[in-house]
Amino acid sequence: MPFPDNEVLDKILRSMNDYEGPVSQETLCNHLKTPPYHTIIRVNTLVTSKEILKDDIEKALAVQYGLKGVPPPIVQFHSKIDDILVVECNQITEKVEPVYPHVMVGLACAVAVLRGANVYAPGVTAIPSGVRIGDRVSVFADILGQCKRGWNSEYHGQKSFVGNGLLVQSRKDLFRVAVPSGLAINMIEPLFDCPSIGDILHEDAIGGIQKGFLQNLPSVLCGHAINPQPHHLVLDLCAAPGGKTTHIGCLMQNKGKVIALDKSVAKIQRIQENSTKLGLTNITAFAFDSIKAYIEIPENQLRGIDMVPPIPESPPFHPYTFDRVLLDAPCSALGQRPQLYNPIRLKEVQSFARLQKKLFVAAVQLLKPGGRLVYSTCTYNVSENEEIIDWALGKFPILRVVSPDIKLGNPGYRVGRLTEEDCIAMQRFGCPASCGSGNENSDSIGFFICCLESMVSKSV
Ligand SMILES: C[S@@+](CC[C@H](N)C(=O)[O-])C[C@H]1O[C@@H](n2cnc3c(N)ncnc32)[C@H](O)[C@@H]1O
Repeated sequence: MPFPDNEVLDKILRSMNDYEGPVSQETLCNHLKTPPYHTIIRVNTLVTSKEILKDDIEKALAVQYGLKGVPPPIVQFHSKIDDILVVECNQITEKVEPVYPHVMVGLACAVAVLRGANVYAPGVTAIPSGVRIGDRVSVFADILGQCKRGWNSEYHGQKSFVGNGLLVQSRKDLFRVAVPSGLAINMIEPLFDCPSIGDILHEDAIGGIQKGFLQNLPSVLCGHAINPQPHHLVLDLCAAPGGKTTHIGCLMQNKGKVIALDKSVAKIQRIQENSTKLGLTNITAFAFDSIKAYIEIPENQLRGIDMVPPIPESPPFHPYTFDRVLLDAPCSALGQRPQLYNPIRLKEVQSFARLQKKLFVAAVQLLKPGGRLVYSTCTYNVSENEEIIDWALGKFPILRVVSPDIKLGNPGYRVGRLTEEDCIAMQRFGCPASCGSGNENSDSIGFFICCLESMVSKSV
């Protein structure tokens, strides 16, 4: 069960059952424990075309699967999104069993393995002594993170099997240094046979610049919903690790300016790394609390201020500065897939709305009149999704919900003052009742997107 707190599960199920159709606890848990059936690759349109990348990926998959003696997964274009490739996840036909010595890996590493990655050295926690390079091992997620690093016999704590692999680094090499690096286990029999695209993109890079980027489908839609233009000034309020920021930078053809903020100093480096990996130079990232990202100006003075604010150097910014604002809010992340264990409690789930509202205020203050704001989360929780939009429409009469050009999700839930039209313009993803396995548009992570515009007027 991914959520040990039953109240969290009940909360998700209650709203799904009310708005999207019957979903049992078992269906939801199984859905969350499995990766989406399709892997999505966003094309780095700055350096390549979808045709060239498709060709590169197909050739590399032919080699990858040729070694396994099975046909490679199919790579396709998407019928509505022009800058992605869709790769099918080959379903496992034979049951993979944990019949080899048990190697423990961290939870994040295990989730990456379920989505097609190999195991890299920093993710390994324990290997029984006596296991040598070239031996087959069964890989387990350390569910509670309680296994001691370097543990040398079988671990008997809570664990979950993710597949079998070949050990390519010795126990000694992995645990003798504080920060080990490189490939540790080649996953030859993963539980779900998702293709190992991350490695292909890395090896296919030219001069260190990758031709593609792995991203969930709804996240790609956020970039398109923002609809940034090359001359725009765009603000991404919660940007790390920069998946959506780099997409925006790319859609702007590496022109204009994207300002990326994130509260976490450690994570800012990830935005910079991802920008460099894609050859983007129009992104500037700052470690900053976005709640304080705007200069507070009293209401009476706000009406008289210059409507063409100076080009910003660094936060905090002048009100009405940005053509586009993305608020990909910190949230309870209940929609993440695959999810093996999430210890979140109901109280914590309920705490996010307060933070989201404070960030929303900053987003509206900083948006130019006539500008566009996209609000998104990766949770099913209605209090962090439609209820936030309902609150925002009440607090800022200048805002209205608008329909994005590409709409693939289900409508939002009808709460508070939201009209049917508002709900149709919103997008919800990942409800198991409407997932239809095999459909790349619906079998995704749980996600919510709402696109808003501020009407042209001086007061916010
Ligand atoms: C959902 S993640 C963003 C993912 C990112 N947009 C992407 O696509 O790669 C939310 C981020 O909000 C950041 N965050 C949380 N509180 C914040 C605050 N007050 N100001 C700025 N960032 C914040 C977190 O550090 C986290 O990186």
